[in-house]
Amino acid sequence: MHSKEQISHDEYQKTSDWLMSHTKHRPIVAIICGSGLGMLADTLKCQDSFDYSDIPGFPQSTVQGHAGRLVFGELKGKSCVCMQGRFHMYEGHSLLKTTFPIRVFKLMGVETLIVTNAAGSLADGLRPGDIMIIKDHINFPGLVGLNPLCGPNDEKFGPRFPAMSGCYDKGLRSLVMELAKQMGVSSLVQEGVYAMVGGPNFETIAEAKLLHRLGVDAVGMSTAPEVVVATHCGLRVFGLSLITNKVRQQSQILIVNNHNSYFSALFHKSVTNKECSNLRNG
Ligand SMILES: O=P(O)(O)O[C@@H]1C[C@H](O)[C@@H](CO)O1
Ligand code: HPA
Repeated sequence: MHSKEQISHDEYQKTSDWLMSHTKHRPIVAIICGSGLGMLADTLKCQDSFDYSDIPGFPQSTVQGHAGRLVFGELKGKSCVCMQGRFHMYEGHSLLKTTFPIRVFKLMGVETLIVTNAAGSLADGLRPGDIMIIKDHINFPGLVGLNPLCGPNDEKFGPRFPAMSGCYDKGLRSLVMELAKQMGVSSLVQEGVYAMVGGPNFETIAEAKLLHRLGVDAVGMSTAPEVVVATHCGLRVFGLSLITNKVRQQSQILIVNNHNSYFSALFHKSVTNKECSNLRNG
């Protein structure tokens, strides 16, 4: 089960050095854009962008809706780096490759990681179009030993047995909740528990019922390994799930059959428009 793959500190450092020598930006915040959310990177000012295929050591993104580009720039005056497209275990990447950018960001001087994802809801109050602030996660692959921290530990990054009990920063969670109130969108935003499953298939009815009984509010196929590696190396983490669908817990024909149009419909249009109200009701 355990891979013999190792990535040395030097390899992360080489990628970090290459990036730092190709941009003038010195980001303190890194944002991983989940499915359908890559357009956030397009809003950065004074951009420098790099295709993953041009960055030494970087894995390649294979999922529709993940552009495969690293974008540096300014967001509200803060220097940021955005991943337009992440790496998933189900694409066949090892967990070390999946989380490769996180340690590169650490070496670049990043202090805060913002993770976003698309997720299915198991909670009554979370509807498609809503936003869940991740307060905690259940890392199902991690619980059975599929963890990016398996293998020799590099103390330069962090300890052998890192705590994960406070991995989603409480201060940032409160701040975002407060901002949602100020913006008048607090009815769309709530905190919850995200569970990572391996994918790529969606859940069976029995699996959905199990997740619900375990107290999972939203389920997806990413994020947890990135957060584990980020917490291990001391990054402050904030996470958001954008709810794309209700996970069926009773037999019913599953309407999800086109990953791309599904996410585009939800994110590229306003959550209040007709198409999204159809998704909310669907
Ligand atoms: O990168 P994310 O997690 O947003 O990717 C989406 C959500 C699931 O992980 C997967 C299947 O829908 O794609
Ligand atoms: N299950 C797993 N991953 C997902 C889902 C889902 O229902 N929706 C978006 N990503």
